[in-house]
Amino acid sequence: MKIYRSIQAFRKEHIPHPVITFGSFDGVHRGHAFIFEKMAEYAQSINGETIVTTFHPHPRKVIYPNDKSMKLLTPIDEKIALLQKLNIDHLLIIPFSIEFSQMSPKEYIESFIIRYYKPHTVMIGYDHRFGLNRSGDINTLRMYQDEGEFLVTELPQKKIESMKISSTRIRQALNNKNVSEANKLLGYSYRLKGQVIHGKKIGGQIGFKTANIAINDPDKLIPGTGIYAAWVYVHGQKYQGMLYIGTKPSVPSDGEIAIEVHLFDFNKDIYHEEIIIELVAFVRKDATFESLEELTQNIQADQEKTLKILDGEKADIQS
Ligand SMILES: Cc1cc2nc3c(=O)[nH]c(=O)nc-3n(C[C@H](O)[C@H](O)[C@H](O)COP(=O)(O)O)c2cc1C
Ligand SMILES: Nc1ncnc2c1ncn2[C@@H]1O[C@H](COP(=O)(O)OP(=O)(O)OP(=O)(O)O)[C@@H](O)[C@H]1O
Repeated sequence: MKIYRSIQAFRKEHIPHPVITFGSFDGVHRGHAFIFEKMAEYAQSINGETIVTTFHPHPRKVIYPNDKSMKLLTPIDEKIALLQKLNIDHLLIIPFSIEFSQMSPKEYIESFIIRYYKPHTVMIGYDHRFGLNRSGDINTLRMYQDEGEFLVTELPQKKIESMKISSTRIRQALNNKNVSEANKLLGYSYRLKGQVIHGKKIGGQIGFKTANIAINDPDKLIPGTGIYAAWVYVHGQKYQGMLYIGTKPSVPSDGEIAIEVHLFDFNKDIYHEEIIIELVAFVRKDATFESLEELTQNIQADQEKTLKILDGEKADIQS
């Protein structure tokens, strides 16, 4: 997959029979993967190449800069890494701006799509919208087919177990701690990447050391508070773990959301290392306990449940 970070870089390319699509593609979920698969099949049949265009920063971040509640499933680097795996020939990342967002659908089609891509075919999902106030849709594109000498193909909505797949729905599922649903719709396990930082060192006292994680991207969506079964990658090595997300109401704390993970069968110093946590399933809600003993007993119970979940996953993979 060739990556271009501006339209200028992309213009120099001569791409045969471009088959193109556009979108935010936050999460690169199974609905998105379905589109890329159909594009690749079709491009092959006409000796063409696929071009996926996405926008950075995410359009909603640019249009509503004060809305800090809008979080993303995939910051740009994660999005690129996921797209790399999906048989796409060219990825164009358009720097999104207010100016870009002001284009009417007509301008968008004429001075952007036709001018820069000269597409053979535009393939988009059933509900795609573009241009100022999202007022352009597949019918608008169809009106320009003759003028622009391109074809328009509408792709049907892909569902999983009769569930609608959308980035919005996956964000909601994660906010509601429904990791299983989110993972099903994503087609992979939702992950958090971050650096191990120093905590309050209480973990050692209660027999459960935790790696405290700082997530570098402020826009990354952190799932709802609670305890989760997780796989943890340290230096490429995979460990079983239990993840805690919460304000630690049982111990003296600053009230900030902490992200900590206890790794099973692990006793190394990993301060400042980068680790990846793959969420598997929700175990229980965050709770306030009266004593460290009670907290410890509950974490022991979490351990049992978590190991059962993760051992079950291993068995699934082997069978
Ligand atoms: C599996 C697990 C479950 C936890 N559950 C709770 C909880 O219900 N309530 C709470 O206040 N803290 C909970 N914690 C957080 C502990 O309070 C925290 O790990 C401990 O205070 C150590 O913090 P430190 O790493 O800053 O030393 C949990 C931690 C883990 C690993
Ligand atoms: N489940 C799906 N099946 C088929 N196409 C889809 C599906 N979900 C999204 N698309 C299409 O993928 C393209 C990019 O979608 P985009 O990322 O903007 O939307 P989304 O995943 O529905 O996110 P949001 O929930 O934020 O609207 C669009 O053409 C859209 O119609």
